[in-house]
Amino acid sequence: MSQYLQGQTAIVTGGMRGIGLGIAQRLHAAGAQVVIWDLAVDGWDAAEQGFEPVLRQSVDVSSLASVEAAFAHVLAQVGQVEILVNNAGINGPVVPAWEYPPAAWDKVIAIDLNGVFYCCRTAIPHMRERGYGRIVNVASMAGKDGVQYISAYSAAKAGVIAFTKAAAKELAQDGVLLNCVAPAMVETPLMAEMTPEHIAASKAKIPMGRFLKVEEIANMVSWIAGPECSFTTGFVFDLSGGRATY
Ligand SMILES: NC(=O)c1ccc[n+]([C@@H]2O[C@H](COP(=O)([O-])OP(=O)(O)OC[C@H]3O[C@@H](n4cnc5c(N)ncnc54)[C@H](O)[C@@H]3O)[C@@H](O)[C@H]2O)c1
Ligand SMILES: CC(C)C1=CC=C(C(=O)O)[C@@H](O)[C@H]1O
Repeated sequence: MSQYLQGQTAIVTGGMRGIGLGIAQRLHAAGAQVVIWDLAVDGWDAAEQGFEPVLRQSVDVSSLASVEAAFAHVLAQVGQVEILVNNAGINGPVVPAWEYPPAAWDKVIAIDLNGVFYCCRTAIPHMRERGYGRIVNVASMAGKDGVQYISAYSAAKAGVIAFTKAAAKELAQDGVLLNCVAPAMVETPLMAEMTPEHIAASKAKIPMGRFLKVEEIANMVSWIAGPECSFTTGFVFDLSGGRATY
């Protein structure tokens, strides 16, 4: 595989499993040294995962202090960061909006939206200083469509999309590009948190008639995170199998 990310450092949040792990593997295959941030980072099996991250750090993206401390450690150990993939996320309860428990709402927003803001807020000054950066935020088709019974998740992902567009404009002349991806459903532990009825309904909305694969997201993210993505910022790259209409 072409080593177009050789010499670059990529932080992937939520990189211990699922989509984040797939993205981390793909960025590594393209030559990047990868830093994994996740709540728990024990039990990494380099033989199984196919590579050894340059760092694995226990980070809670919903805590600004945790993110800032982890980023300072990355700079001290590795020196520079070119790529940030904000992938960590949770679903939360599957309930009607008017019954949504406020504490659960706050937690979903804290991780899925505030977490993206905290990581961007922390990494952007470093990237601006160096005149180069690629930030990829993992949103969801739920953030474009609004999906019933996951209103906090839908709202958080819509917020990620709007935040990406706003910050991208602010950074457009600084060499720091921010984009997001809006995937449809992928078979990961997160999907298993949905009800079988919702999973079936979501699949039925996809004209290609199948779920998205982790490798398909990882391939797209690795291009957006690379130098060939040079004139696109503030964009939402859909991975919807034909579902997206805007
Ligand atoms: N699976 C899907 O169908 C799907 C579709 C569209 C978008 N997404 C998005 O993709 C991303 C990854 O989803 P996934 O399906 O791989 O989920 P997953 O549950 O398999 O993995 C999520 C990872 O994020 C980590 N994480 C959770 N809270 C965290 C926190 N506070 N700080 C740091 N790490 C934290 C988890 O420990 C886990 O390793 C999420 O943002 C999700 O919303 C998923
Ligand atoms: C919660 C998560 C697995 C999820 C819910 C709904 C989706 C959809 O496309 O309707 C998915 O994209 C996914 O983010």
